[in-house]
Amino acid sequence: MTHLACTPECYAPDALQVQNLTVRYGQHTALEEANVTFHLGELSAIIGPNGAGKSTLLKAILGLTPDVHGEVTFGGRQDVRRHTAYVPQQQTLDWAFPVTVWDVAMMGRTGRLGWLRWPGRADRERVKAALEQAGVYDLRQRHIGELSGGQRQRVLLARMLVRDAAVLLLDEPLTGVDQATSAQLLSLLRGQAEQGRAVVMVTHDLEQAREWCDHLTLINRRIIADGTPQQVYTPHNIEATFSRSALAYGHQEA
Ligand SMILES: Nc1ncnc2c1ncn2[C@@H]1O[C@H](COP(=O)(O)OP(=O)(O)OP(=O)(O)O)[C@@H](O)[C@H]1O
Repeated sequence: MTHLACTPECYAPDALQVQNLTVRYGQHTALEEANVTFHLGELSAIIGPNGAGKSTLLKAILGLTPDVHGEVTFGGRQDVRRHTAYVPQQQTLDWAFPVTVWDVAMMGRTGRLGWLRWPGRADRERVKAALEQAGVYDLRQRHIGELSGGQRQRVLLARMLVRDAAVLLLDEPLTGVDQATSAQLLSLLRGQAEQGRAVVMVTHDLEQAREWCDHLTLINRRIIADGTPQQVYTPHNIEATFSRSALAYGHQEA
């Protein structure tokens, strides 16, 4: 990653800040000159059509994309990953892997467990609390391959919760879940934001995002619009994001 010159004054304290981020896969530019700030205490949604670069943005924040230019900081520091828990798209994971719901949630503690240290009582209590919060404690002994889509999503959220991270990044956490579950998961995520975390989710559901989120980022290879739902949710911005021409003529508007 290229580090651009940025004075300490231009860093947003206690925020996840993306500056001039460009991501390429070979000849293809998936994301161009993206600038966006995700604040602690806010639930944010990244919205755009298929192939718009939403997952790429999350992966680039985590340093998981190979060809990246720009800068990502949390609280002015570049050790973003240390403060972040990530929930990838459900279908990118191997659900046939022979582990239980409990094991998956405990994996969220792995970073906190020292070398050759077995989970202690505090780890087990944290996992129990997270599974309860996500509504899957009763399923803790089930093999993950036996779970429904909604149950899997809850298990991934539990794994995220046990990390106690300041920044939560979720890639389409509401895909494939019914309306009631979706509302419960959104409520859980809102709670996490209200506890002071920066919660950022990729979603295709613009109406739901408008209703639940403090901050919306419309994206189509570039950031099309970024701000409060009131600022962002305009016919012009929606058209610019979801029309085909936006891919060729992305522009930025507050
Ligand atoms: N590993 C990769 N190698 C090559 N191209 C990729 C790779 N990952 C993504 N892309 C391309 O980059 C662009 C952005 O992909 P990305 O997955 O970020 O989009 P998205 O907005 O998350 O889409 P969706 O809503 O369909 O999940 C797409 O054109 C995609 O084909």
